[in-house]
Amino acid sequence: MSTEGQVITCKAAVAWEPNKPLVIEDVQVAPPQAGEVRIKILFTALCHTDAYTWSGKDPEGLFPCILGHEAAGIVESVGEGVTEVQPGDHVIPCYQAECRECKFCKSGKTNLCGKVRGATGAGVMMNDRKSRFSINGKPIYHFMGTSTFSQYTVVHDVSVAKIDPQAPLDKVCLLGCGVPTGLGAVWNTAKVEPGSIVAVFGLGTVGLAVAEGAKAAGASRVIGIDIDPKKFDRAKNFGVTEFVNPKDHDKPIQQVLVDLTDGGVDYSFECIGNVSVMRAALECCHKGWGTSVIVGVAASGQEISTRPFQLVTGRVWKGTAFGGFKSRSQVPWLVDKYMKKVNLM
Ligand SMILES: NC(=O)c1ccc[n+]([C@@H]2O[C@H](COP(=O)([O-])OP(=O)(O)OC[C@H]3O[C@@H](n4cnc5c(N)ncnc54)[C@H](O)[C@@H]3O)[C@@H](O)[C@H]2O)c1
Ligand SMILES: CCCCCCO
Ligand SMILES: [Zn+2]
Ligand SMILES: [Zn+2]
Repeated sequence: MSTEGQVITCKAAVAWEPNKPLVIEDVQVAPPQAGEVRIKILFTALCHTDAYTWSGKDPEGLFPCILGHEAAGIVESVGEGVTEVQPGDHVIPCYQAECRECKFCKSGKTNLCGKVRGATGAGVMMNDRKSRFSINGKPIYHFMGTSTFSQYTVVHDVSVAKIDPQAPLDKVCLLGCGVPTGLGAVWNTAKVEPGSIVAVFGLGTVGLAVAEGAKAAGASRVIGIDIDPKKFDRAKNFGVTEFVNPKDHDKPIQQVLVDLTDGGVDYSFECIGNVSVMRAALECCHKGWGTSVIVGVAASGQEISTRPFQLVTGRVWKGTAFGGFKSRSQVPWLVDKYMKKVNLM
């Protein structure tokens, strides 16, 4: 029986308060309004950004909310005016929208999009600035415009990537955040060339994807840095060629890396969210050309610092959101690359 136009009651993991266990609740999910899509979520993963917001350190973290932003599912129904997806389509919700009409989308210089960010940052939908989630009439905030820790969610149509229906949703759900972020940080943001020496700080999902992207880009060395030595074995499978644990050294980690690489690395990637490590990631780069990419999300209010001379002498400090990929256009491309099991470069 169709649920189109009906309120759906389903299970969701609700974050009632920061730092408190998520609670599986029966949640009401209202039908999609104009420009919105209701999705049956089949698989969702956990990214550190979910944990960051759950911790209460994220000022955009509004409670109670439904977290989750790395998922895959099937369109259940669409609101008025939605033309690019229809019920039954296999999709990946994208926290990084792509409207293709705003100043950002038209700039040709960024993958950021401004169309729905004001609403998603406030935990509501753009149409009426209200939530589609409620529990017995009490509104529950959206998160990052995705809220995938729920059996059903409602997202803006500009935040939905239609993908190959043959793609295994339990695998490609990871193309909702961490994997594209790491790959794109290497290919789009840094543009790592063959033969480069690369340092990856933090060997979680994002760092492992950076390592894989660097390997695919032909890096000669991929130095993995993590305080958890158990991370190295798995990291080798993703292209890390050597491992450094800062806890094994008395010297600052940037000095250790400069000594290991005859003056510094060509590219470094901070995949942790620690502003001290961000400084080390910059300062381990080679004078004259070394480029450091900040991927990690630091707690609100935290600031980075270094001596200006680090930049005056040629080092470049930049950052990335979703690896610079345009979501609706390029997530399907990534899924196709995965399906063809071809070299991702
Ligand atoms: N910019 C973006 O678009 C984007 C996208 C996804 C995730 N993120 C952010 O990227 C970061 C990584 O996400 P994740 O899901 O891979 O995290 P994760 O928790 O899975 O991995 C972090 C890794 O860093 C290691 N680590 C922690 N402190 C360290 C230190 N001082 N030195 C060295 N290693 C240390 C941990 O042992 C762990 O292996 C988070 O800050 C997340 O919010 C950003
Ligand atoms: C928009 C940059 C931060 C996104 C973090 C997703 O995990
Ligand atoms: Zn994420
Ligand atoms: Zn846009």
